[in-house]
Amino acid sequence: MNGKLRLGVNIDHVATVRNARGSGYPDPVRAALLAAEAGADGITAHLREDRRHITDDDIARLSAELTVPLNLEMAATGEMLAIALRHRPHAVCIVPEKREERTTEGGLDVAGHFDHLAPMVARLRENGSRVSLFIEPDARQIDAALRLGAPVVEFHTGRYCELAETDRAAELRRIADAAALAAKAGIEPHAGHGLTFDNVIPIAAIPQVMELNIGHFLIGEAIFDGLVPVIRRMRALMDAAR
Ligand SMILES: CC(=O)[C@@H](O)[C@H](O)COP(=O)(O)O
Ligand SMILES: NCC(=O)COP(=O)(O)O
Repeated sequence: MNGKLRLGVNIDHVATVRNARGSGYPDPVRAALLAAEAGADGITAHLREDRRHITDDDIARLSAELTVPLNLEMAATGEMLAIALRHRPHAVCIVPEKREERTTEGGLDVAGHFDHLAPMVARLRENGSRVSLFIEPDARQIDAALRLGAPVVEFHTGRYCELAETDRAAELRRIADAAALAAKAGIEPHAGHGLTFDNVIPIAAIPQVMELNIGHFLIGEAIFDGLVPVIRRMRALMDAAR
């Protein structure tokens, strides 16, 4: 597995700011179009069950207006499956979701929910979306993803990002080993959650990782420096790591 490391920009938290006031701005679709101009290879949006940030209308507009691939993150529910089947995004990343969580706390237990996920993955694939499973860097979960026929897994980097720089080596090794294992099995490894300018380089340097999805930090930094320069800087750090 080789090639340029892609950057997927997650625009969820543009919608968080919009929704704080119930206003029409800032518009996440405008942010997505600007992100693409700045060099994002794709756009990621998480339609949460509680619609706390991205809404159904945002997904409809992103589907209609984007010129780069859309990666729709969603929980494994019947409601979300119907939405994904209707819009047929380039990619669907199935993520675990708890109503009360502040953010996605861990990876999807693919092994534990195999029978629930199997028909969902099959229908999404038949419908033409590339299915990704957002998992912990764990051999048992990779094996389950392989048995499900998922072409992509995205490793949750939250644990790595929360550790102090001096304590990250073991978690980084776990992610690197998992990426190598997935790639060897023919699954394309992606990574994301909590990535920033300060912690992205070691993850971007893992040779098998093909895509990083980054959102919360980029949108926050954009308040100070603007979305385009911030995306360009992230892109440059990722490129420097390879
Ligand atoms: C699955 C994932 O990592 C992203 O969707 C990220 O969590 C942004 O959404 P939240 O901040 O709502 O969790
Ligand atoms: N799947 C991870 C993602 O889309 C972005 O996560 P974050 O950078 O907002 O933590």
